[in-house]
Amino acid sequence: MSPVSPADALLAVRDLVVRYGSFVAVDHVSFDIAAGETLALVGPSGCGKSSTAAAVLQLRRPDGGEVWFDGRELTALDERALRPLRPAMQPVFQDPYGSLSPRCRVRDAVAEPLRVQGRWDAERGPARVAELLDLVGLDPAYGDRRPHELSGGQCQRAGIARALAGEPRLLVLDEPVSALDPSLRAGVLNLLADLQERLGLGYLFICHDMAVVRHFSDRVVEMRDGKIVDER
Ligand SMILES: Nc1ncnc2c1ncn2[C@@H]1O[C@H](COP(=O)(O)OP(=O)(O)OP(=O)(O)O)[C@@H](O)[C@H]1O
Repeated sequence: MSPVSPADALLAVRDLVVRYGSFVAVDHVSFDIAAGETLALVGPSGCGKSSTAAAVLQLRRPDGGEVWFDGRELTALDERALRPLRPAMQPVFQDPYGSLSPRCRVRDAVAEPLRVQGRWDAERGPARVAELLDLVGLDPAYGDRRPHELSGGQCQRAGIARALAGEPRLLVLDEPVSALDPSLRAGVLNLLADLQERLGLGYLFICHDMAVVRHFSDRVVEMRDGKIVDER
């Protein structure tokens, strides 16, 4: 059910527009996500799902519409005002190896958001990193490894630990298991479901596998040619 006001939702997207030159990739898209809820965004390749995700995260500033997150309208904020809000809305991308620097050990990759946010505590930081790795089902000993020394599933778990470091309230999951071996997908999806329950996270879940979508989502929004064509 839609909240009365966009300011009451965890995320409320209103009339979102993304253009590349004269091409309209996202055409007046609106939806809400509550805390603890998963909204799946589905549709054929090129229909505007990733552009919507990037505009929600303000990684690409939208060309129109509003993005309300936790009571704030993000498109009205400049980069400086957005910075402290960014840790609360985090992406998890398809390519598990792409979201971690290849030269960086896992523990440094997970610690980095804390350092960038000025929240790194030399005494308690290492224990916090170990706690985050444990939370995603990785033995903290994996902190010593580099991405190429992990399986795809382990690497995706490390990416999720990194996303959790800033204590987010919303994760934007852009095909988070599509690049994984089918045998590893259920483990990562179960982890995401468990984290949602424990932490009350909202998920914007982009996925083309309808069996996964049905199993994993509370609501589904279907896009075509930049527009929402169905909601269920
Ligand atoms: N940087 C860009 N410049 C120009 N056109 C772009 C750019 N990024 C995306 N597009 C176009 O915008 C449309 C929407 O792309 P988008 O990646 O958002 O779709 P998608 O639904 O996520 O597709 P996929 O499932 O293949 O990832 C496509 O036609 C794409 O070619």
